[in-house]
Amino acid sequence: MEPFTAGLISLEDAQQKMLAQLTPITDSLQVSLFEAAGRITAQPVLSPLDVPPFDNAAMDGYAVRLADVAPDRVLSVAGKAFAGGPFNGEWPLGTVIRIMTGAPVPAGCEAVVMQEETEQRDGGIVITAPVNAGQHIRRSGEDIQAGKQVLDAGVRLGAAELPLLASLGIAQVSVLRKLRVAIFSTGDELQAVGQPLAAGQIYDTNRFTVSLMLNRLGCEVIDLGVIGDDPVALRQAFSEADRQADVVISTGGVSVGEADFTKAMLEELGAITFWKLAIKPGKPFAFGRLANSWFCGLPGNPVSAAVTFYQLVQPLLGTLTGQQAPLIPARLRAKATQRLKKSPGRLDFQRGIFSRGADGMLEVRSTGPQGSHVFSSFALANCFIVLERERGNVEVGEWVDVEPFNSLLEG
Ligand SMILES: Nc1nc2c(c(=O)[nH]1)N[C@H]1C(S)=C(S)[C@@H](COP(=O)(O)OP(=O)(O)OC[C@H]3O[C@@H](n4cnc5c(N)ncnc54)[C@H](O)[C@@H]3O)O[C@H]1N2
Ligand code: MOO
Repeated sequence: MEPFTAGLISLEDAQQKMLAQLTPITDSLQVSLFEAAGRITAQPVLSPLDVPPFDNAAMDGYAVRLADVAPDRVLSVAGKAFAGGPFNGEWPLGTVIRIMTGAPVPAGCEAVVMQEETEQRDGGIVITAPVNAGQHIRRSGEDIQAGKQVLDAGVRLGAAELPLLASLGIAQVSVLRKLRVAIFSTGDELQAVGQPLAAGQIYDTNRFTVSLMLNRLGCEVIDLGVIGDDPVALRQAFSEADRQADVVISTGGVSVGEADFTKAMLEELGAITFWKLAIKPGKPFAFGRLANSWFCGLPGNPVSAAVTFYQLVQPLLGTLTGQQAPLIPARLRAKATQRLKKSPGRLDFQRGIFSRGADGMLEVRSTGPQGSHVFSSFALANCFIVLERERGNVEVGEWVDVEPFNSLLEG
């Protein structure tokens, strides 16, 4: 008999096959900077200004002409320049201008001398340190020149990007429309949170996980609720979802049981690209195309649904919105401080806790039981421990790959 992992496709092949089919959306709209957090730029953003817009002082001190600088020479102070209050008067030779950080340097100024390198003497000041041409002057356009591209298209706007646009006086930005993602959970056993459980029922965790992650990724979520294990109801849900969304995500019913209809629905109403990956958890993940939308069938086990969303749906949504940031999470090496159980055959995403050890190197330990129904493992973890497909058990002190959680799984 063939091992039950034969014929499973690797995660890398699945990601490649999936991403190669996608074309990013292009519909865009203008939004104010105050509504732009989490949105994705539709076009490159160019600077309308030089930054800084004028030569200005980097220190509190004195604006000087180099010819006036000499040891022990007393220079009188001919005026003051403040940020927002430039010095526009006459600047006689042999004098200095008192200047504050951010103030425009007066015409003719060749250097700014910081206050700490001067002494007050005989009603004027004496410079006590050597002065270099241009010191402590921030030049106009030194950071950004007018017309320069400051952001690419496909950039998610957050706390690193929006203040930059604010500093350039950009009040409106062109962003992509939100992706519309329809979601439903499948299973006769599922009950909505807030309702009492009848015998044999469990709470629907996956719709909560998926909608939370979609919200974090800036998608518009169309929540179609829980659909029972009934082909008629499922066919209707698939069609309704496909009519409304760019991407349809279901959870459950994607394996081989007698109430697992997801794959058959995808084949009936669209076309399947792949099904069954060599990953643990998440093996029965299915991907394909419906009439108008892309379809992802996530496995029902809650850990499997979260892992496949993270590893496959996240890069899919990134590609559909033309994002440039790395879509496949980066990995680091860490030393296992515990034995980790692993059977060869599937790439394993165990949940772990990594930290810096006494020797300064990264180390990692397990969160405990790793079943695909043990969702509490996520709450304890800060990373995936990624164990290669053909690897067996990991012994204490062996090196392993870890993937620190990104903002999808952080609090
Ligand atoms: N004979 C085989 N059986 C199974 C295989 C296999 O290869 N051969 N694969 C196993 C693996 S691996 C997984 S993962 C599961 C996935 O199965 P399904 O996608 O069909 O999911 P269900 O059977 O509907 O449910 C599995 C499990 O998860 C619970 N569940 C489902 N939806 C939710 C939800 N929204 N919230 C919380 N929990 C949910 C469900 O009650 C089941 O306990 O199949 C294995 N079987
Ligand atoms: O792949 Mo399943 O997700 O191992 O439990």
